[in-house]
Amino acid sequence: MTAAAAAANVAAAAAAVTAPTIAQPVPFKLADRRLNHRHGLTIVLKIGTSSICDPVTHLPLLSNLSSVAETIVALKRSGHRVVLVTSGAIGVGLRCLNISQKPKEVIKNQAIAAVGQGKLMSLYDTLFSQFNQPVAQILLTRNDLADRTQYINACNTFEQLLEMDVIPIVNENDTISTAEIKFGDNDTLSAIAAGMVNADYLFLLTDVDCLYTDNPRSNPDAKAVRVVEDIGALREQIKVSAPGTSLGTGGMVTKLIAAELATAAGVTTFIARGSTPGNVIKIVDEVAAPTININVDDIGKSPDLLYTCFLAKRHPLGDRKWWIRHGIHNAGTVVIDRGAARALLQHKGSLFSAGITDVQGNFVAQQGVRIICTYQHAQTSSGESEDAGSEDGQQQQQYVIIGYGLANYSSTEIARIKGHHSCEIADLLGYADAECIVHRDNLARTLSLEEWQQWEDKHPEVDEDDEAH
Ligand SMILES: N[C@@H](CCC(=O)OP(=O)(O)O)C(=O)O
Repeated sequence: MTAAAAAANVAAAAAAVTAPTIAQPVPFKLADRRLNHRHGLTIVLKIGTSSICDPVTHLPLLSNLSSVAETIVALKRSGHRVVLVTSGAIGVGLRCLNISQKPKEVIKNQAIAAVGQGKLMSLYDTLFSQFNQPVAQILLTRNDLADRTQYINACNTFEQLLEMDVIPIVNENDTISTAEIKFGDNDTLSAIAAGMVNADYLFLLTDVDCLYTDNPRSNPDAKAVRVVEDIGALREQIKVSAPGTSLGTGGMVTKLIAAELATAAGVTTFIARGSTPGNVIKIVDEVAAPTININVDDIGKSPDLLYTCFLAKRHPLGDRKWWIRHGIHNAGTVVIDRGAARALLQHKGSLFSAGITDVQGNFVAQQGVRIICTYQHAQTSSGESEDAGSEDGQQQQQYVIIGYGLANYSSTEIARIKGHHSCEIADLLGYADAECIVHRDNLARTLSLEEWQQWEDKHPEVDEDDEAH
């Protein structure tokens, strides 16, 4: 589904619903791997441009940045490990260069970020050095993480820095990031960083207290959402606002995506106000103390302390599958038939060439691909499709995403062997590097078998020959 169609669906759903489903009060236990570490909690804090720079003058919000530093130092003194994901390179760069508005051209923003990033780090270094707290700069692009070895190297560097009591300060490497290799926004980057450090908590600090059922600036009846268990269900029920300032790239849409990503990795995620960073300490106390087992009853106990808590998934994706699903850039799409989709989800096996009907995009072996199943879909009266996505230029052609994986063959090779049995690959290509197109160990499924069955019931197969007559 396109972003515009998604937004339209969310807005339509909001009209019919007054308040979101609040999670059932079931005591929640963090994943075991987190219980075993000998430290306190591992906490990732993401701070957006609106908490760093004045949106008009671009002057740094020094008192706020000082509070962030104080908060992080206090968390560390309580035994927690902290990673800071910060935006602000462009905002600070604009001020240094005396440019009044963020330019539209990517190349100019890359140059401005190159100026601002150094200044931003110097600012953090000055603040943290008041507490004798060493900091480290980590600049990432999606490309850096696409290679498994580099991804693991980056994870190890994070781990080593945390072991050395250093605060890693992370931003996207804007200077070399172009559209294809961008995380896009620092909300997503912070969720990926949280997955990389096996964080317990991710805090997305922003310019509102929490997630609301509607935009609180325009709708006084908007209600605070305190606990979220199912982000998909929540999306159907509330109206999510677009970016709020001229410098930020995020807004609530990207916060929900980040929360989805982080909770899938087992990270409990919070939205809280960035202008009162000290609240992070209160929230950690309210939620985590005296143990790290979250009890939903503890959330929202203090009525004055507003925040939204997204509960981590009870069965998070394993590290490798999570990396395949979220860490790597998808260079292309492999279209499979329903039989292959069913087999992938039922038997949890590998993807073979026989079930492939089409390949889209240009990729080489070992790049990431999206695996989809396409279908004909009757349009609703408004012309919107009900779910999944639609292929460009073909309004009726819809797709459902089955999973993500690393391809064993290039797009050109797959185009030649699609629909053929594995034993024919050597004849067709002159060699056979692998029996399957995506090995089961390199495949992260996005649907369960039950979800697939429900989807099939809703979308019975259309006989295209019958349709044509
Ligand atoms: N990497 C960019 C930040 C991009 C971004 O996501 O900004 P924001 O929506 O304010 O978190 C910068 O440092 O200016």
